[in-house]
Amino acid sequence: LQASHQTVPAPPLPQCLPGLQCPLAQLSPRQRRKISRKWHQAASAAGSTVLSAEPTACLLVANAGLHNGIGESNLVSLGLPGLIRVIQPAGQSHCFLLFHDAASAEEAAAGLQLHQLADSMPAGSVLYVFFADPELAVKQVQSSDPNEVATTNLADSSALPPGLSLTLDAVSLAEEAELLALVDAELDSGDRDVAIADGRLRNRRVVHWGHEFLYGRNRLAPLPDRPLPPACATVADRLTPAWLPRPDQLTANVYEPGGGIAAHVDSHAAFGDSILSVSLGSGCAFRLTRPGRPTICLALPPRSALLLTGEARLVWRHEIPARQVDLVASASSSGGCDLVKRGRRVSLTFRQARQSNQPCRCGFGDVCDEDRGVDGASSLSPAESQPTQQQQALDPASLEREFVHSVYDSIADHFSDTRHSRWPRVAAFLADLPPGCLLLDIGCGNGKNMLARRDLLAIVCDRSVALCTVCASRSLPVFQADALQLPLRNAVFDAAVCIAVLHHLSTRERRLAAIKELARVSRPNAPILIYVWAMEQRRNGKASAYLKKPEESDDAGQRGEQLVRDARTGLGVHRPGSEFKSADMLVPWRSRSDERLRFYHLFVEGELDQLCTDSGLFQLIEAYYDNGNWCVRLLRNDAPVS
Ligand SMILES: O=C(O)CCC(=O)C(=O)O
Ligand SMILES: [Fe+2]
Repeated sequence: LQASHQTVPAPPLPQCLPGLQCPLAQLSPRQRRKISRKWHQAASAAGSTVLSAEPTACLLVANAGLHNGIGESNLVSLGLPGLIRVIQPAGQSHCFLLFHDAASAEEAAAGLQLHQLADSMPAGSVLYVFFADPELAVKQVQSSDPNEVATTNLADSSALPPGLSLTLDAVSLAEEAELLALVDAELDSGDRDVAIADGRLRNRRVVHWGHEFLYGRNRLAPLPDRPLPPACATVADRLTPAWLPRPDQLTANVYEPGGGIAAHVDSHAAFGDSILSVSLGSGCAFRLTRPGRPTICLALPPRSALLLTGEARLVWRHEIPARQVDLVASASSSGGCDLVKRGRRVSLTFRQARQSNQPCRCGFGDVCDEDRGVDGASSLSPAESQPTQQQQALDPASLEREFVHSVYDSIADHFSDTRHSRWPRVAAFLADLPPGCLLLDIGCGNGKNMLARRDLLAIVCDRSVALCTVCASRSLPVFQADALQLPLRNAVFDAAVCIAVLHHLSTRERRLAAIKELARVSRPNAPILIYVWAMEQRRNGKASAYLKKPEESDDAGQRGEQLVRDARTGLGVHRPGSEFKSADMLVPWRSRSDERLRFYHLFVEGELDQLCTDSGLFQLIEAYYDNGNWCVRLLRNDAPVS
């Protein structure tokens, strides 16, 4: 198997660990077991060669990653002498601390090993510290996405969109309080329906003055009785003294914590060439994107004012990622970042209504809606139509990275705890395989399917490193791999299963590519079993187990409401336990403390069989419905994979 380089063997645990006053052998067996488990987890998450048995100037600190909510300032506040850099790989539960020399690292470790960061860590959780290779640690952060770290430092203006500027402390605390009270009074006022609940966007409400912006139609409707409130006009006069015409349209966007706005360019047809957005209450990360240019991620602190003119306004898309916590570059010099929890944010966006005798002539054809007409209303209901003001921001690979891979990596332990029982017909398929058969499980999750038949030569893989770690802890031969690119030779396996995987791929091409990849590594005549989630969760009058799950209590607010859309992707967010209404959805995974959205493509009857048949690589033995899933049993034929 060529996969051997991808397996997850951990380096041997060294006999002495940094910061431990006693040799490892003198710790209690429980402590030794815990340290050993952490060592293996860290080795598999960071790469098995990162850990070092010898002292180095670099520490890997487990349980102190961004994923655990530990920011740079939590670590810097400990006053670690000799610390030069903090490296926090995205979404991981470890970080690296780089020191001047190994002695400083060892000294710092004495304070960190098995200690609890007061207030920042849950009870019972402690830090585990290991030496790491500094060069490999630095490479880790380089391969993660630095754009996700928001910054107010616009010093490197060469990468910034022309026409963008950010003013900090643009309004005083007293003004902020006055403006917030003004917006809240509007939201509370019962006399006029100014607070428009925008059905497409989660946790975002809007109030308009001067002109109402009709979302989905890209049209302004004058509000002659609602000029800009004097307190707002005063702020606008101060911050936009040179605007001509004067800002005559104001939208207050009210975001509950975690809310955002999908990537879009403000309508050229409706609005003039300058936009001013003042942040009140809480800050947020603000992304600017343009194809072929590096993404810019700004931190908009409360009371700051963002001005977008020229290219920054006309061509670059802007977006507020919908999430609870932003990564914000720390003010210190050690290169790390902090986690900043979002609160309720109100933005005041000042714009100019475009005069009909001065149409936009920007010439940026792909983003300008001037010639498309301002009233190009779609016949779809708002929940079904893609808002014209917003455009899809995520390509399929990024969608899967954010809404599948990173979710499984962070929910792995909870997910694994809820996955025990083997589905009877999967178990029956496995029971039929002859002993000694070389079997591949693609997307094995916690490996539950492979535990029953230890007489098979079962090899399991998953895209999620964290789930691979669970399998490794169950002594399953596991490697981390992407179903679209298996690091395996052609025609190796006697049998294969792929359970609940293909529905996480976001285009038909990618689902077909995964099926071809499965065929490529299977030998002719290999039996294959595939399960995917079905759109139809009810069959012959019987509801699936998923539909029968008890309703989650916090859903009450959504009941009877139109489909809720995720602002970032434009995809519908599924109400757990309800029927599926569209093929591509985000489905919440809920734990006591968190909600994560996973992308699903729900298959309709016949779709999976068709996909397999279209590949030309299998003989279809049986297609069936099993408790909310569509399933196929196949035999690999001997056609080569193109
Ligand atoms: O909330 C913000 O700062 C941005 C709002 C926005 O982009 C819009 O209303 O078009
Ligand atoms: Fe906007």
